[in-house]
Order: sequence, then C-alpha cells, then structure tokens
Amino acid sequence: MNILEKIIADKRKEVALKKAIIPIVQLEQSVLFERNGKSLAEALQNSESGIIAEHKRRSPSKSTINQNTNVAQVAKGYENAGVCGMSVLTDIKYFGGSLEDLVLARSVVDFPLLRKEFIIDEYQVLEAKAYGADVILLIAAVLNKTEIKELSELAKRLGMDVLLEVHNQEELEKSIMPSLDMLGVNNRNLKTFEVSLETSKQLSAQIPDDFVKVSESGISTIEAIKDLRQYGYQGFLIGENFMKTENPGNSAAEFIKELTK
Ligand SMILES: O=C(O)c1ccccc1NCC(=O)[C@H](O)[C@H](O)COP(=O)(O)O
Repeated sequence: MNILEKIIADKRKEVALKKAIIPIVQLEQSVLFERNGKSLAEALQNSESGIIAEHKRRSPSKSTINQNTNVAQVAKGYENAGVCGMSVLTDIKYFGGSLEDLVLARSVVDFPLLRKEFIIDEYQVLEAKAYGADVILLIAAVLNKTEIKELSELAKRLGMDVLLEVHNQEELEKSIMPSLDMLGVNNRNLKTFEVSLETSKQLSAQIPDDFVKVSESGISTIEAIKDLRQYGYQGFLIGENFMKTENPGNSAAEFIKELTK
C-alpha cells in the first residue's frame, strides 16, 4: 500500500466514525452554514501576486515543518501580507491539522479559506462549509469521475469554489467538467513525494482557459513564479517555504513585496 492509499483507507474509517458522532443535520445548523463564501478563483484573477499560503505543521514527506504555530496568528499574518487566500490542512494524523484550525482561521480573517483535506465523501463537503471554508480541494488521484462530479456539484450548491488537483494527463482528462473553478497541478507526486515544477509546465497547455490554473507544491522562489506565469498559471500554492520560518506571515509579506515590486 502506498502512502496515498494508506491515507485514504484511514480517511474512510475517520469519516464513518464522524458521521456516527456528528449527524449531518448538526453540521447544517452551524452559523457558518449561512455565511456567503468568498471566491478564491475571483481573488486570483484580480490579484497581482496569486499567492495562496498554506498552514501546514507537518506532512508525510516532512515529519516536522513547524509544530509551534498559532493558526490565528498565521492567518492574520497572511492577511497582512496580502495573500489571495489561505489553505488550511485539516487532516490530523498525517499533517497535524484539524477542523478547529479552520474555524480559528475563519474567526480572524474574511479572505477565502481552502479546506485542504482528502475529500472522499459528501459529509466532508458539508463539514467544510460548517467550519467556514470558502473552497474545497478535490484530488483526482483518489476519486473517479462520478465522485468528482457529485462532490463538486454539492460544493457549488453550498456556494463554495472547487479546486481540482491533478498530477498527470490521465487525471486531467477524466476531471474536466463545468462544476470546477480552478485546476491545480500538484508538482509533488503524492505516491513518491518527488517534486518537479516541470509537471505544471507540461500539463498547462491541456488545461482549458475556462479554469483558473494553480500550481501547487515545491514553490520557493520569485523566479519560479515568474516562469510558471508564462504557462498561464495565476495561482501559486505555497506551504513549506513560509511555514518552515519562525513567522510565516512575515515571510509571505517579504515574498509578496519582492514578487510585486
Ligand atoms: O506534502 C506532502 O508531503 C504530501 C504528501 C501526501 C499528500 C499530500 C501532501 N501535501 C499536500 C500538498 O499538496 C502541499 O501541502 C501543498 O501543495 C503545499 O506544498 P509545499 O509548498 O511544497 O509545502
């Protein structure tokens, strides 16, 4: 079993347990369920930087990135830095995140928040809305076409944006559908952890112009972003490069200042 298969197997158990503990009707009673979401796709299209900054304590490829974070402080720091949106990892076992992180970020900022999660069930889409997300991530490597359609259409009905993530041409071909807002190319192979920005460059021409293109993972320089822009990318998801520093908000601010000068 590769790491992605292991994560998904654990996720199925986690979701089954959560469904038994917190019924859907309770999620729908959350005050945040009534909140009008902010569009990340629109924010990226109107942005000079295109930065989506991530809150990430650890990952399967890096056992420790930053264990001492205060998610609310990081969210405020990212807001002051002028990011377009923030990605909040909510997986506990592999990334040290939680839905509480999402709601804490929501309590201090009003810009688009992406629930970064391995979504395999409609229950998690409802959870994303109930805990304050504006955007969900769907990963083509772990979903079939029908699942992508059903999960993305539910997110759209709830007023959320959908970022669909692919890593190769086959995943891209099965995924293109009108209920998606952004097409993300993950430069990290989630089975081997190998990272190459060439993945974004190679797949860019096959992504229809109707979708905002986002390049994800392994981005750490201004030059990389300038290069990826030549391939039509308007969004750049950055995690470790900011989170490995003592003050992720300040790091994002310095990066964006340099990028937009
Ligand atoms: O980051 C990992 O090790 C990882 C492993 C398995 C599945 C997903 C994983 N990461 C999720 C992400 O896509 C990244 O957190 C995100 O794109 C930011 O990447 P980076 O800037 O390289 O931290």
